Amino acid sequence: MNEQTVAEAVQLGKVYGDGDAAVTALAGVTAGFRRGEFTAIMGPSGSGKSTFLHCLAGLDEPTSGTARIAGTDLGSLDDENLTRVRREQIGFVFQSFNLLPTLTAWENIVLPLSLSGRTPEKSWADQVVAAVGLENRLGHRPAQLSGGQQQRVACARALITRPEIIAADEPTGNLDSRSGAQILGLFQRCAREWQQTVLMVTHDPLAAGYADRVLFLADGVLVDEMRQPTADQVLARMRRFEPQAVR
Ligand SMILES: Nc1ncnc2c1ncn2[C@@H]1O[C@H](COP(=O)(O)OP(=O)(O)OP(=O)(O)O)[C@@H](O)[C@H]1O
Repeated sequence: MNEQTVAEAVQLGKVYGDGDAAVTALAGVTAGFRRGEFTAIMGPSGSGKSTFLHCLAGLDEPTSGTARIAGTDLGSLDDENLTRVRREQIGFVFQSFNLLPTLTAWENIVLPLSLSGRTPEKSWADQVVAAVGLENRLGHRPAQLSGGQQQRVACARALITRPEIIAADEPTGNLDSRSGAQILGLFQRCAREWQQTVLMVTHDPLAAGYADRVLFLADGVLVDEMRQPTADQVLARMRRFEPQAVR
């Protein structure tokens, strides 16, 4: 692993279930992710994208191979240390926002810190809130916010601990294109300005066009990679996988 590699998968494999019911979701994926790099993970439905992200980021346990975060083999950690790596080194963003409905936007944002008894560092918290454009919404509860605003709260919550890695699973899947573009622009800023490593699962070639690099999975294996992608190039590549599904 070179010193710029922040996350690394080596022959990462995952089989769900056993016997006749066994499903091979990942069949040995090897890939490294550098500091400050924004990578989109694409592929047809069921190709293993979410499984890959979840195994690499310690949300799911691989059945073979190795996931390393900042040089640490996640398989060598007990539950407590794995939780610490997830909480301190990775910021998660999901398609469904996952905000706590009884807390205000601000309380949701600082929750990862409150859970470990810490208080936000003011200058960083101010930067994060400004970056997501929520200065005037901090006292609102999720039900009082639009979907795009809720996802920006979720992004701020992911950023508040200043993690080295942002792991996002279909972050724009429930958003209109304008709200989606705000999230994708924020991820570019995370990578370029704050040197975070952004890993994003997406179905959307337009979203992948914001990334520095795209990995293509099919049937649980890495089948292609593209650097400095454009949405059109990604779309053309996806059409080769699923000509009917991508228009
Ligand atoms: N908990 C589970 N139990 C059994 N099989 C699972 C489980 N999670 C995923 N799978 C299977 O593993 C394969 C890969 O799933 P995964 O969700 O990683 O794919 P994906 O590329 O993210 O799909 P999508 O784009 O539809 O979200 C699929 O065949 C899926 O049905």
